[in-house]
Amino acid sequence: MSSQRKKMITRSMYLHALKDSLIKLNPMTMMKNPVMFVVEVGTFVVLMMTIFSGYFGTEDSVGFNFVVFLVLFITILFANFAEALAEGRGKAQANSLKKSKKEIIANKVNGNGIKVVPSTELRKGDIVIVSQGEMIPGDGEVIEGLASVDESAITGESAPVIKEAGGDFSSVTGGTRVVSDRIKVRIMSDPGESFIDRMISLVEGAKRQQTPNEIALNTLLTTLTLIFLIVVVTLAPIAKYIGIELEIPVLISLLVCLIPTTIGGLLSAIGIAGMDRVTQFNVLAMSGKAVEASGDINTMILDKTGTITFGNRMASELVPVGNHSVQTVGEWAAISSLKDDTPEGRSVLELMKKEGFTYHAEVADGGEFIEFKAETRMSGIDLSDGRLVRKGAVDAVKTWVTAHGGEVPTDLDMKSNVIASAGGTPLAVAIGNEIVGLIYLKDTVKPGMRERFGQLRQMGIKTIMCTGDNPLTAATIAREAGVDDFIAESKPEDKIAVIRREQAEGKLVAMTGDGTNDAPALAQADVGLAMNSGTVSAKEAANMIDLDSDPSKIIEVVAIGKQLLMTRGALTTFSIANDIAKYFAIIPAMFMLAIPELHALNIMSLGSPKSAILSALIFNAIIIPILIPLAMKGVSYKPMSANKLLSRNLLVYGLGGIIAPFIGIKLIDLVVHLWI
Ligand SMILES: Nc1ncnc2c1ncn2[C@@H]1O[C@H](COP(=O)(O)OP(=O)(O)OP(=O)(O)O)[C@@H](O)[C@H]1O
Ligand SMILES: [K+]
Ligand SMILES: [Mg+2]
Repeated sequence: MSSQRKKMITRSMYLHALKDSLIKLNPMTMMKNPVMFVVEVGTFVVLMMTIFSGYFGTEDSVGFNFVVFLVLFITILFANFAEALAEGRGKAQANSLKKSKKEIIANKVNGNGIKVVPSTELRKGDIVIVSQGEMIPGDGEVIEGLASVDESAITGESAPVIKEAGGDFSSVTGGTRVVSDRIKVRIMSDPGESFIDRMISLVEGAKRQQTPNEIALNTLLTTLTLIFLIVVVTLAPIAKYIGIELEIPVLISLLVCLIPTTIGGLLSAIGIAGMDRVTQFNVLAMSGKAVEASGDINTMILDKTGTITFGNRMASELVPVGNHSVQTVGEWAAISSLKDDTPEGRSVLELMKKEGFTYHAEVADGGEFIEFKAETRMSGIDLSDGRLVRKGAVDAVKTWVTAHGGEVPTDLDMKSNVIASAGGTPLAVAIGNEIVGLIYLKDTVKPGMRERFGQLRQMGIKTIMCTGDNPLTAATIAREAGVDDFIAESKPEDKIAVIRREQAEGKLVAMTGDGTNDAPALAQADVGLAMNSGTVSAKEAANMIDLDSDPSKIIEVVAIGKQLLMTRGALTTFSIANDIAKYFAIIPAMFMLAIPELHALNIMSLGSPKSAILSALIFNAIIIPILIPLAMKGVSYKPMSANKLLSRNLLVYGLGGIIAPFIGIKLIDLVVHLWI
């Protein structure tokens, strides 16, 4: 975890927030928040009645009205301050990102030569060469070579990461630095659309839109506000009819106390802070909707290699089948891997070197290389003499050999099962229509997986491992890691099919992935978390990117999402419960103001009707800043069932919301009454 991102709120953030809360007073801005807009209109009316008291005939209450105006005005400022403070951290982070986004000099491949150009001139498709010590001039994919890259500018993590051509670790980000070796990079983004650009606009909240949940809640709050507006407006003529004269500032005070100002003032801060918590966790969420969706996830799809296992599947042994020799397996395993740029392919050649195996690389001269594809699950070469060499998933190679008129060696299944039941991946090697042996690809389950999946189960989330690997390997790894279910031999379209199937049952699905073959599924999932180390297409398809490339982090993202939804629910409950309680404080006071004989109504034995009204109004205002820390930090969350959570929250925030105003208003009244 980066320390850079964990910065707390600084003093300058408070000052900025203070300034922003004044700027946000602009009625055009306020209108987006109907509850607080009503308060602003009310504040303006009271101000007018204070200044032009002669015109309104309110000379007698100028002092009281002025105080009402002040409290109302401060209420709006508090709400604006909450939002501005929540936005502050993102803004500060955006500024530091902007600073790191300097002009970079690029070595662009131009025909046979190299042309030095500024990074701003690079376009999608350009090829650049980046050597040790140089900054990578734009987002792209390594197409040649291997280098270690310092990505601290974006991840805050100083340990360099390896980037290499082919496979799932090929994407690089503009603004990061090559610390060793040299790579050829194909640029994948046009100026202004880079990852850092996207990051800036994200943390700045420039693209922040209300989520469907927020819109629904806002509609509810607006409806409540309208209802209370009608109630209060009709109250005046009714009261007048029975001979009670209610002053407009008193009616406005009543209205502001009744409408849900607490949640209205904190709603957007809760949303922004939720997204911010995800960012502090080094996960970039493309939308607030994605964060909320993660709070409601029912099913989680994970791939095996690199997510549940470490993913550096290395060839570790050659196993001959039939009457073939290890030498023959090595020969064809090597030749089929000469141009296989995947980590698996390269590891075959490394094994040859390590074990001192020799092979005839010249056999491959003039041949046509067949790249590894997730669809075929094979790679290899068509030799110039017409012979075909393949290596790949055992079942895929079996089918291929049979289709070419060959037979499957009798000891193949037994030997591949031995590898698979140890959790390894067997690759079959074939020349012509004959299978000569197996390559044993070793991989290990990451530590702590079992506990993490256990936590998910407690949250009520089902985990499904989807892998292109064979059923036996899949079963072994699934058992070791403790996932609920697994699907083996899955092609990219199978991953989508699983997601769609779950979604059709009304479930929300999360998926983590890093490969190009994961991209369609990442796009289909409700929450798609791509690894920053992954391919560009995976990152583009996903709605979240983990800068630390730790797929198991989806668990924390889910917790943050749940916390966001819970915080919003808790504060809404609290706000509405509060308003009900305030009703009992202010209504008796209003009538006592008009008919002093009604002092029996003074159940809270408040000092005077006016001090009662003011105390309720003051309580209504200060509850907003009191709750800002909770809105920003979120209510505490422990994995437990949804029902248990709901009843606990109703008790704490519902009951608490009813009791708090009685105590708060009484205490404030003790002070206010001294002056009034
Ligand atoms: N370079 C390669 N050449 C030939 N076959 C390969 C190569 N790499 C992988 N395979 C085979 O193809 C299968 C699918 O590989 P792939 O990396 O697409 O799996 P996946 O769908 O990403 O699943 P996971 O990452 O969970 O294992 C592997 O299980 C392996 O049998
Ligand atoms: K209120
Ligand atoms: Mg994979």
